[in-house]
Amino acid sequence: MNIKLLKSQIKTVSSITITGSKSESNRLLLLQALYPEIKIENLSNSDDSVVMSKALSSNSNAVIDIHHAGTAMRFLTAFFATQEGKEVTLTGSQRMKERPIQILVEALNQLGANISYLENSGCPPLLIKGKALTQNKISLKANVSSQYISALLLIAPKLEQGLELTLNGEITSIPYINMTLNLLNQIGVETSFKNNVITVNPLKSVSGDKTIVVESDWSSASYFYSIVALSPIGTQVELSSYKQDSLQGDSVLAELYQAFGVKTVFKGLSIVLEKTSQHQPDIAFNLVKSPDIAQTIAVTALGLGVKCDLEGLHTLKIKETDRLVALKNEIEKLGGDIEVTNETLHLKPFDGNFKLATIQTYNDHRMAMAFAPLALKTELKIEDAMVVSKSYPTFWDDLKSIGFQINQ
Ligand SMILES: O=C(O)C1=C[C@@H](OP(=O)(O)O)[C@@H](O)[C@H](O)C1
Ligand SMILES: C=C(OP(=O)(O)O)C(=O)O
Repeated sequence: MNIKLLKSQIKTVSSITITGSKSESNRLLLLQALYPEIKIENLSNSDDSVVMSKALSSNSNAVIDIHHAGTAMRFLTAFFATQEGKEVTLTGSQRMKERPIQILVEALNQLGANISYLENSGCPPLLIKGKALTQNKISLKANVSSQYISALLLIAPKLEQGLELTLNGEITSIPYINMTLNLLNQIGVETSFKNNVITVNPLKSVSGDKTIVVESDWSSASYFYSIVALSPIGTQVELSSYKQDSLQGDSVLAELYQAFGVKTVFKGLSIVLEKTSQHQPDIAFNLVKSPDIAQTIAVTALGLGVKCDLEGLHTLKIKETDRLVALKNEIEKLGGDIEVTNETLHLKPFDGNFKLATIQTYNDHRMAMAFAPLALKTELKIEDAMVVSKSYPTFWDDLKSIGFQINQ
């Protein structure tokens, strides 16, 4: 379904409630499958969490299709590797079959798992024959995807002797590893993380009432930071439910968007975003800890005509699409001047003369959502708009509720 966004202006004051963090939810769904005593509140309503939940209750010999859900693919590979006597095929979209998983498969097989590739070596689909793992020490590269590490950590407390993980090289997306460790600690698992070595102690069962409330998704909040940044001074959007001691690395938005003139006030379980000043003329960020907001930031900079240099983007090539190439293609379509490498992005100041364009979304929810705020500057069409449901099914309804004019 393609949509047209007419040039819009949002209400001066509005509020939105955003669904639970997809990252926290998919971790907690796996932990709940291992420890049924866990209760979860404010679970994400994203496609990725729906497929995760369904997959966890699959029977033996099932063919499980997790579509585009990367954390589901990685986390479930580790989960089913340890389900003794259960054999499953884990598959996904055509793009998922191009997203590398070799580092995780090799680590699990070295621990004693039985996982094989059914099509291309190094990528899904996988044949997983569940068994008791016999080893408890492993080392793996940490600069490709933190999801491989989180997958191993999530199953670790159920291993006889727990797990000792040595991380080799630079650690990428580290807040997601810390999120995993924090959630393990919340259910009673003892862990340590020192000098690139992580240890996880065994935990047979979770005692007492362990209800965990999922914080709303900060990556989804980024689009409203962009909207406020592109709106007149005095515009306010209130989002819930968020907290200052967030587990999500994308909570860095509160700091980064000050450069775009957006102030964040924490008010109870809400955050109030307000456009309080003009933006800086020149933005330079390292996003190695928060890769999912790179598209949002680049497009905000385009909309404000700001020079923008981003680094730490080496993981973007293997996500839902090659996000660096996709950003270059679509920003150039609008008239922007952008250069990208395998790990950086450089946007020149834009004069604001937008070309009329249909934004292609490459099966990537974040392409659709990152470009939508530009409707505050120019009319634009978005192709395959419902791709947003991967993480934020109500995105277009929420934009309409604050004043965007959208034609289906
Ligand atoms: O662990 C997680 O929940 C995630 C980790 C990140 O992936 P990488 O570690 O591959 O950067 C991020 O891009 C993804 O949206 C969610
Ligand atoms: C990369 C993302 O998700 P995943 O890796 O889980 O597909 C994302 O949500 O931006």
